[in-house]
Amino acid sequence: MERNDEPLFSNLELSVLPGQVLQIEGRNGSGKTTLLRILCGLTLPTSGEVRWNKRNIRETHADFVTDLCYVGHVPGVKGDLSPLENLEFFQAGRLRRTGMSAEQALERLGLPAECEEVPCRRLSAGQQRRVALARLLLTEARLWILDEPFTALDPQGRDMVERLLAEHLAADGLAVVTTHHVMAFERGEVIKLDLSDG
Ligand SMILES: Nc1ncnc2c1ncn2[C@@H]1O[C@H](COP(=O)(O)OP(=O)(O)OP(=O)(O)O)[C@@H](O)[C@H]1O
Repeated sequence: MERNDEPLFSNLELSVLPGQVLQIEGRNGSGKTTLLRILCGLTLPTSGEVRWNKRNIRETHADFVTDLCYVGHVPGVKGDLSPLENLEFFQAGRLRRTGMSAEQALERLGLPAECEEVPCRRLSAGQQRRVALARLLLTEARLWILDEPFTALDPQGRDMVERLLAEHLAADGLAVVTTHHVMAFERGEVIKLDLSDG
């Protein structure tokens, strides 16, 4: 992959299986976010392809999108909408919904109830991250792609994200996560990729 005519990374070939999390590490600017965006189909690689269930995601886009939940580095919550409205907006998109309500998801993510109806721009960075991550509980998506999900969270928040990941992997979900946080799961395997060396 190239950015601004400079090579970022090359010769990457890897697979992620149910119950596995691919942990991507690397120095700032090494291409972690770029790789996640390629895996989501948001950025085109200079060469190569991404396959989901053995098929190029460009050919199976509609199916792939319902199997994917991406939470980016910038949490992507709409500042003028409340946490509940943000999640309702998300639920209106293309997804297979779980039985969980937006209120239940926010409660599980530890967002104080009094924050549920205020515009997100008035929430702290960690609270906004919790709103963004609450989406994971509203979709049956098997593939979670998470860019720095532990950023801005306090220790309890980080433990909670680890528990969510543990449950997802134990249920045969897959995840790709950029983080330098140490992750270990009883019923899930962590595969590491370091982009620092190109
Ligand atoms: N939209 C873009 N257009 C052109 N170049 C970009 C774009 N996005 C990122 N880059 C460049 O690609 C390189 C990799 O950026 P990327 O955000 O993927 O790195 P990263 O490993 O996620 O960094 P960080 O750890 O700082 O978040 C950087 O040099 C960056 O300037």
